[in-house]
Amino acid sequence: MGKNDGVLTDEDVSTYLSNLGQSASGLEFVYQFLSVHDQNLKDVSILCNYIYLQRLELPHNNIKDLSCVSHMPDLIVLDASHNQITDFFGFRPPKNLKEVNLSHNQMSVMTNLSEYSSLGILKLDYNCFSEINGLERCAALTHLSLAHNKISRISGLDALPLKDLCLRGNQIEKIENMDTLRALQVLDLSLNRISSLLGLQNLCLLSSVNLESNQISEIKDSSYIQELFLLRELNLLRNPIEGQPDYRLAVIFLLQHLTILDEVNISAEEKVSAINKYDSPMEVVAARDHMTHMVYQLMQTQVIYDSTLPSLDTPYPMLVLTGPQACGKRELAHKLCQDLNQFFAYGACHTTRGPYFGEEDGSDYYFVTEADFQNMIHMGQFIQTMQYQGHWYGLSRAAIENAARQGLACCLHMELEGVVRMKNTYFKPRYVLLLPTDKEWYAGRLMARALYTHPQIDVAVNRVDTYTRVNRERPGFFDSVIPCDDLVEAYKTLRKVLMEYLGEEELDGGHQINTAIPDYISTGLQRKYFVDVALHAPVTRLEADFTSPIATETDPDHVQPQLSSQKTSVELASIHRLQQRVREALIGRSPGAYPQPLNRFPQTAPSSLPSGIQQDPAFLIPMMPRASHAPKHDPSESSSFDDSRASSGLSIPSSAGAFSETAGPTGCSDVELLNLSALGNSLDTLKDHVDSGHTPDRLHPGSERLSPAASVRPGSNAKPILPPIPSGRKTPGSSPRP
Ligand SMILES: Nc1ncnc2c1ncn2[C@@H]1O[C@H](COP(=O)(O)OP(=O)(O)OP(=O)(O)O)[C@@H](O)[C@H]1O
Repeated sequence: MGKNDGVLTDEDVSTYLSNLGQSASGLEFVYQFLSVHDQNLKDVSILCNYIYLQRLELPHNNIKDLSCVSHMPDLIVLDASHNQITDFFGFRPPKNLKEVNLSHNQMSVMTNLSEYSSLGILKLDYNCFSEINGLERCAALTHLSLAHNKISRISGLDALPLKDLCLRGNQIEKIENMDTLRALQVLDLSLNRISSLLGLQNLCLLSSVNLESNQISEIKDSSYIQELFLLRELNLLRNPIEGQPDYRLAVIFLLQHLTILDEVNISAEEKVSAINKYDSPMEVVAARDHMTHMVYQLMQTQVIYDSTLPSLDTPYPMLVLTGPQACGKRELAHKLCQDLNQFFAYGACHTTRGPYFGEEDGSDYYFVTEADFQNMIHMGQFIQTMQYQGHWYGLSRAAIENAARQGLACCLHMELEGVVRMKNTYFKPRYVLLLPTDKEWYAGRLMARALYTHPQIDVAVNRVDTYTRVNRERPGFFDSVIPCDDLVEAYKTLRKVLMEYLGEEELDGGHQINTAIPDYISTGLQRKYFVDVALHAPVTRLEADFTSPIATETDPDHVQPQLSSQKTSVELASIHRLQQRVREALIGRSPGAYPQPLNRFPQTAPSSLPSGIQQDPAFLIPMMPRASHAPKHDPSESSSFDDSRASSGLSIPSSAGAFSETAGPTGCSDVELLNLSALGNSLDTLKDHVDSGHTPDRLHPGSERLSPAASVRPGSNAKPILPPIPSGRKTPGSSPRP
């Protein structure tokens, strides 16, 4: 044994040989492995005779010379770590040498390894290398470790098929010359002097990066590795970046595919918090906004407002026009409030932006300073607020009260985020989306205003897609969608939609309002059903393509099979409810069996509601309910009413619109109407009763028509009169500043 003199002898070798097997040529049986650890060996020249060795392990000795390896052509694995070798690869290359560990030696210069074509794993940690070279032709090298050397620059690795590279504990200041390492998956650059992640951006297969104990200080540096979608593990421990506020959440947000950061698993809660903090979904921001205003409101003296719910099922009526900036919603809101001033008053929001040329305080907005705006928040004066393009916008309760006090519905315009916030409140407005379908036209319109910068225009134009997406993905979010490329057409459509919401019929070119209620009983439900189907059936298609014309007629042949199809339990329940209502009406118990549903206005279907609930008429709340003694419709006009509804295919009901309009003049959902139609003879019998005037609700044609001024106050079925506005739309000065 060479314990004393450090010389390896045949006797020692015979002790440490193992793995008897076939030689590489397959002609002999030989011992393939030799492993001699910790024996203070200095001289292993005896191994020149062991030419069949395939694996040689001589770690933790004092070996300086490894030339014996030149005689082992079949050697595959060599471990000579923890020795005193100074000569880099001082042996002739065994042609199948795949794995070499020469760590913890005293080598300082790397020489050309191009003849080691099979070399796959090379470990050279704890040596004295100051430069990487000689590896250019190592076409099989997948793992290279040069930890704890004196390397100050990454070089000499071009196009190597490396998957795992360790350069830990060197003097590297910059990540460079790595662009061609396209196969790299694991990179250890810890304990260096690196100050930026720049240089990693092209290493698409990276899954783990260790940069512990470097000089990285900027969170924004994470953006360099943001596109590395396979990156799961990142270690930035002991970098100055750790001191940045919310460092961990910020990095988790920027690198959302990470699963381990700084050796700690990233929890789902952390991911959600990060997203909520840095890119809050609209709902989260809306919830926060709502919470803020609720809390501040509750801190004030509680009073009853005109806009407080008149009753549980009759919310104060409001109309919200939404759409991207400058799509025309403000103009349309003003026009509407002038045109239908017996119904609507414009609700001016507060804003911190300065007035544009011609804008008057109180007319379009109340222009306030940032400090005043914040003060209003703290005084609990806002229903909702939002920041848009650096300015605050807020809807004050007083703005709504202004309209409510006059007995008018409040007409507002706001961005999508504002709508999400409104949906958290107990107000139940109708939401009409005004959507530019031609982006070029829309961009031109923005530019023509000469008010916006190019980035602002880009933001606004891009938001068209957001609106379209929300309308497509969240059925029921908007009650109606109206293309607004042509504002004149858009207004006509909007007016029609509103007439439907109001349950009003337009006469005389849309300038008079006929408040008479059509009598669907005498005109026949079947026909109404077809019209309803025509209006609502294409909803799914419309959501995808809102520019397409809507069919206003539905082929009865197509509908009929649906009528006779098997009923579900929901449909049966619906039939039962309808029968019940009709019976009650006939015996005079329920005055609302006909007029009540007629006056029902579809409720904005909150997207969170299950569709079953949305469809159930029991959940539909009127926007502008009438008094139970509201006028009845002249039967002779029913067909024009139907036609008007049918032609309102110009407007594009969103899914909620579908539901809402589905709850048509009879207050029935499509399902109910369908079922009702399917009732066949029994229904006809009931209808005959009604036609013959047996219902207590039936009034004589002509005797019921009211003037607009005599229509019902919106939001209340207790107050029958909607007070007229003497001088048209209110001027800014005429109402107190909220
Ligand atoms: N309280 C609010 N909540 C949410 N959005 C609001 C609110 N008030 C106004 N907005 C919206 O903020 C956006 C910016 O309004 P602003 O009036 O400054 O822009 P504009 O260029 O005049 O566009 P527009 O003609 O659409 O009003 C508009 O889309 C407007 O509808």
